[in-house]
Amino acid sequence: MVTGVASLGDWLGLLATATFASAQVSGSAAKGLAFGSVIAVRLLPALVLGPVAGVMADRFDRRLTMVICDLLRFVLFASIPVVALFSENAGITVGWAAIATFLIETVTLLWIPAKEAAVPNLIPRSRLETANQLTLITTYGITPVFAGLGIAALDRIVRSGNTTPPEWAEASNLALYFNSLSRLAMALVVYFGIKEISGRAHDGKHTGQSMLRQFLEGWQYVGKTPLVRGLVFGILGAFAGGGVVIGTAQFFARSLNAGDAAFYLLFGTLFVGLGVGIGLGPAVVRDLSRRRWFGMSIVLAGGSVLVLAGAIHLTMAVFGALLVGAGAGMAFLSGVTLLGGEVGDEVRGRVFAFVQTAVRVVLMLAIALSSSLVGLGGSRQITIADLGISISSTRLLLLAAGIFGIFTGISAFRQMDDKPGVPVLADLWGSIRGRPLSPGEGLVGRGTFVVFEGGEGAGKSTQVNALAEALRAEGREVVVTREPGATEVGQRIRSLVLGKQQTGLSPRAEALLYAADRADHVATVVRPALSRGAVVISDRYVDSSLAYQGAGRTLPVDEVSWLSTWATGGLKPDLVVLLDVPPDVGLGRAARRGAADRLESESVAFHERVRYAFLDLAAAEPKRYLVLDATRPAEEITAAVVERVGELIPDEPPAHEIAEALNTVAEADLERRPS
Ligand SMILES: Nc1ncnc2c1ncn2[C@@H]1O[C@H](COP(=O)(O)OP(=O)(O)O)[C@@H](O)[C@H]1O
Ligand SMILES: Cc1cn([C@H]2C[C@H](O)[C@@H](COP(=O)(O)OP(=O)(O)O)O2)c(=O)[nH]c1=O
Repeated sequence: MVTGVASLGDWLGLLATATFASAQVSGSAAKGLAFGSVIAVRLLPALVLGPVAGVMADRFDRRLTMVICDLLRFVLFASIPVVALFSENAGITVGWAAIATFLIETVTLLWIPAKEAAVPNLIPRSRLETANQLTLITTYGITPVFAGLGIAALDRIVRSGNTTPPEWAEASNLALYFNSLSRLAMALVVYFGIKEISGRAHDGKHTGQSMLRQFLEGWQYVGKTPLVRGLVFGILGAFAGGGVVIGTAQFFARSLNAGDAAFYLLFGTLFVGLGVGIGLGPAVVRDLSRRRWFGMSIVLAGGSVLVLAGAIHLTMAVFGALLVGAGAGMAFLSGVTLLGGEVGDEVRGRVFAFVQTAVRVVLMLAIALSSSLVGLGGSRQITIADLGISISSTRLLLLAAGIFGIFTGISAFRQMDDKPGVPVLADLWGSIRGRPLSPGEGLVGRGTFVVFEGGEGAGKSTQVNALAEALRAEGREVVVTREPGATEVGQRIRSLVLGKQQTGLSPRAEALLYAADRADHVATVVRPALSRGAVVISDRYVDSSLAYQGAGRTLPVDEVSWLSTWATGGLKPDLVVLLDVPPDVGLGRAARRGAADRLESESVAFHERVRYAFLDLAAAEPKRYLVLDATRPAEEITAAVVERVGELIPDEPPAHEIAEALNTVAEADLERRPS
């Protein structure tokens, strides 16, 4: 929350200082130059200090670094409007704004790596994408929107009276005061609230190394690791494109014959898009390879800049800006997450410092250059002979940026593609629809599929047989089956995975063998029976793989799940009966039955993990599960199962009952009809 407020302050500050400067001069070229040069000044320190900052963050107490930096920024931000208030000379005002901006940027550069290095240590790895989503949304998605709205609102309030506002209450001044105070708040919270950041600053490893040495090490790492290189290249490309869009937005709005309001609208939309991309992107593309997603997002952003370049009215431009934002947001999220996951702890601090610095340099350079360029050529129009189409330099610049973006995206994609040979669009489409990539096979007929799951000796075989007996007594067709080993191939697989003589089978090979057994089982036994309308009762199914291979062998559960979905063509049971039993009870029962197989002889901890994995699966989808305490007497369990299955199976009334029912309906219909 505090970072959110503080970054809102940052964006207000950037917008305000730049607008402030361009308001001090008149003329399109001069305005462009002023806007551009303030922003350019902000980036100079990055070139000088950036390399040092990452290394410093590894050496000094991170909490104190952050606090001191924020206190400095508190003073500096406030100084800009205060100086303006007391000086009569516009030159001094603009000059101090530039100097203060320079100093603020310097301090920020020291602050960022300290923060970036501290945060991952407070967050578990597996939540990294989600954590990045949250940080990025507050930093780049929501707060700039509030910043834009904030400036507009402040402006409105200040101008609402008929009198001209006092100088200190100008909108951009108020924004700077706000910014200053948000920094003070940040300093206080970090100092008093997050003490644990301090402790992680030193691991004593680098103290003997020179700073230059440490810096070069980080730089070499980026250059030598293809994935990291591709990522950095792509992120920088995306930001260059974004920078051009921001830098030209003011002039672009004018070329649409729309005023300053349109500028803020476009600017706001861009950031809304950023938020949308970061917030919803992962949910849309689901399991798509993050490496591919990264490249595709950049291409999307680049393509959308082309839409902007060709926009003939504001609606089209707003749409383009939204897509530019979404593409850039998704690229940023996937890029940062990939970096976090692929870069080792050792170098992570410096790599992040490198990326942050480079991003700032590229972004601001693009903004500064494009706004100056467009400012110079802004009023010029190139008219293509006889066609009556006029092209402003803004649009040409956008066109170039778009093409550059697409190029960057494609080349990043090529460099880091982890699925060469898989068609891109089919892959994307398959991921959006949800895996498997091959269409799920439809079911004909309306049989009922009941699965029993549970640990060893839970009583699954006992209950499977009892249920089958009860249903057969009602005259239903029942197929009793099991995994592994229901088919001929399955039998051979079963002896491979469960045979005691089979030692050292790797977890992935084991998972694949169970999946192969399942694929054969579903295709040759389960589906045919279901399409006949039979009740199929299976002793174990997909959940066993999730529990034993996933939780037990600690393979990634979503990957095991995907494997099973692929093997079964997406066939899910109508009901899963989970017989829950403490491992010692179940294993005790199984031991009485005879020699233990490969899995039964696993440790108790293994079986504990399996048990809780089953319970978690059931808790996630309570409607599909019936969880029963398997230490209860077998008859009680059977009764509960039979009752639940009874509710599930469609009553299949004999043919003569159907005929009677139809007659009744027909008669009722006749009676109601007026004669
Ligand atoms: N509810 C129960 N209470 C006590 N013993 C049971 C119960 N259900 C089954 N058993 C016994 O436990 C042993 C293992 O049962 P079984 O149905 O083969 O389990 P699973 O197929 O889950 O390994 C068998 O000897 C069986 O008679
Ligand atoms: C179906 C399946 C079973 N298994 C394991 C669980 C069991 O230990 C074993 C199958 O045993 P099972 O046939 O259920 O024997 P029991 O009657 O002893 O319960 O295979 C997996 O690890 N993954 C799977 O996908």
